[in-house]
Amino acid sequence: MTDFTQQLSSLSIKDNAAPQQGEGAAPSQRAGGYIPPHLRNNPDGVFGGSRRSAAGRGNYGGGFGGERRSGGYGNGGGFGGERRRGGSGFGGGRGGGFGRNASRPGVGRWVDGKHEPAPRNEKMELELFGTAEDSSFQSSGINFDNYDDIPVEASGEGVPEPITSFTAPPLDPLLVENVTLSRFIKPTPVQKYSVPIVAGGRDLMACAQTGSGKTGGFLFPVLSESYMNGPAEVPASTGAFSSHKVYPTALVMAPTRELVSQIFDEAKKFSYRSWVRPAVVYGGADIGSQIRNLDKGCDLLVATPGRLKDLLERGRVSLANIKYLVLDEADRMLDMGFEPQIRHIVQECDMPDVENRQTLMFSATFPRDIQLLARDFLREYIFLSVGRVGSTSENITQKILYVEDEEKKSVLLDLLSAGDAGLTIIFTETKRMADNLADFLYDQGFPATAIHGDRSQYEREKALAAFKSGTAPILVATAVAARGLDIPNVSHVVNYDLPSDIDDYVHRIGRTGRAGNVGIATAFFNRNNKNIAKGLTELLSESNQQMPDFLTKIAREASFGGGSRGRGGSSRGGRGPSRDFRRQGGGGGYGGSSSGGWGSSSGGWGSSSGGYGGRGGSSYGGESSYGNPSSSANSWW
Ligand SMILES: Nc1ncnc2c1ncn2[C@@H]1O[C@H](COP(=O)(O)OP(=O)(O)OP(=O)(O)O)[C@@H](O)[C@H]1O
Repeated sequence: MTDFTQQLSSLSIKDNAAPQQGEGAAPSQRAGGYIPPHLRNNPDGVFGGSRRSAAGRGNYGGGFGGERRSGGYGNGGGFGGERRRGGSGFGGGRGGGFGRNASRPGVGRWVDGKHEPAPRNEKMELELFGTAEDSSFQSSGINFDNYDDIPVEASGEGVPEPITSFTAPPLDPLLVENVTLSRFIKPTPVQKYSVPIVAGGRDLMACAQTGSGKTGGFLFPVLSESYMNGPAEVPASTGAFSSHKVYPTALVMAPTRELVSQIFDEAKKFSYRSWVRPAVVYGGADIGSQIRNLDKGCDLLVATPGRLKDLLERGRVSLANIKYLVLDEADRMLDMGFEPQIRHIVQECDMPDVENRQTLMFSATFPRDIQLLARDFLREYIFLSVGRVGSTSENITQKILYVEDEEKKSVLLDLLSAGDAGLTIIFTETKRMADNLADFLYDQGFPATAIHGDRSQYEREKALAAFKSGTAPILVATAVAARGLDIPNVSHVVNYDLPSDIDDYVHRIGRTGRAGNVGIATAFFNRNNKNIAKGLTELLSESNQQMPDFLTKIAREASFGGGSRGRGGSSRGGRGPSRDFRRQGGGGGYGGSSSGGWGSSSGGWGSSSGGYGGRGGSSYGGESSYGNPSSSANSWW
């Protein structure tokens, strides 16, 4: 990694002088005179083997052919296999449903008000938890202990003391066993706080750096509490006739199918041997097989909003029993594209109201306007920020290079040639560019594949599988891969095109440097990106990164009216000293002290959607094929 950083700094890229308006890059890079190092001794000018058509890209090297075509990642209802219909009831209401699982490996029961975990199963444990030597399972890195030094701020009334270790009590013993099987030694900061907050019946808005264990932050307390308290009874009016309807206790919503699949996989680990059966639904996949899997049992449902809405309309899912509602990537979930769908699911279906459920929101970024909107879904919540809101981990070394658009390909080849053995994700702004660049890299002999919203589910699965396995160690992606994806061994993220929103940048680079591992993030910056310059300078300085002179200069120009800041700077209140907006005097006159009561957040805000012109009243449209909102705002995914 150090070598690579050194090689990067020796590249002849103009990263320390501020080019003037209209000035190009260094002379050596102009007018096609530039020859990337990996081609310099290559008389053919082509690196690697023969050129192949773009069609070959999707199946590079043949190494990842033959994937199962159906079911999605880890889809298939996990290991819950029993039908749960016909007079089922738990704890007296549905007890039969769980009793039937006695013989299923890894599936426990809730009987007569008691949890009966299933016996251990060696084969399943190997499948779910792998071995310490298996690099396809993320292991914590050398800087994991540094998480303890990150300042944590918890605001709201009656914040409980954090836990310091994974012990039972306060956690359920089965959850602790599963955490131990995952080789987690101690909780990350967000986990330390979320466990007692959820156990105390409180709502939570949690903001913690990418890769710092937010998934466990909601799964651990929700599962642990569920193991101790069991499921709720099915409402009497529907119980007897609901043979094809599932009544999950917990609902987790996330914006993309890759992310819900990943959360589902994690849920399978931590619910191993318990009565809780996780299930996953997302758009773009056969709804029939998802319904059949739901019929096998669903106590914790992980879903993209569009597909969930569809299933609610078909009467296949009832939210009447929801005790826990989790919005992962909550700022994205309440952002322009998703908010109408979320509002419909949470407020207009049969989910218990905010007083009668617990709502948990997690993200690495929480713009102020989204915090305001989120109040409609939360009750006297605790706001938790691990580090500064929207900050990046110091485990990620950020490098900003000044690169004109026409030089980007050459510089990228240099970077890739100098790279280490890890996996690289390259972000582009458009789907077309993602395809174009993957083709280009492939032709240059770099095994690349692409993922974006126009690729079919099958293609996306294969691309991701090829990337994870290292068959295609370069993934060219749009923002669809920016959030939440947890892929071990990603050592380099390249922002070939910078996003216009600094929060998107934070999520993108967060695909590396996870769980205390280190990583590198390189961004190609030029004057077209000046709207993000100020946000970038703030971010670099607060995470102790090198600050290129050109960036400071362009940020200063942009601040003095040089260009639109759009969502890139701190104009939307997402950055700057933003923490819990309630502590900044924001919202309804209870600013100042964190202990000031703010009463119920519901009501009082009127139509919070009013500020987002165009969203209110928009039709929900059909199911988006990609688990994305149907809003055209995100069609570039
Ligand atoms: N207590 C722990 N000990 C060791 N590793 C952990 C612990 N908690 C989580 N991890 C691992 O850290 C990695 C990152 O966790 P996770 O995906 O939950 O991060 P995140 O905060 O949700 O990131 P993002 O903001 O990108 O969604 C995962 O591989 C997870 O298995």
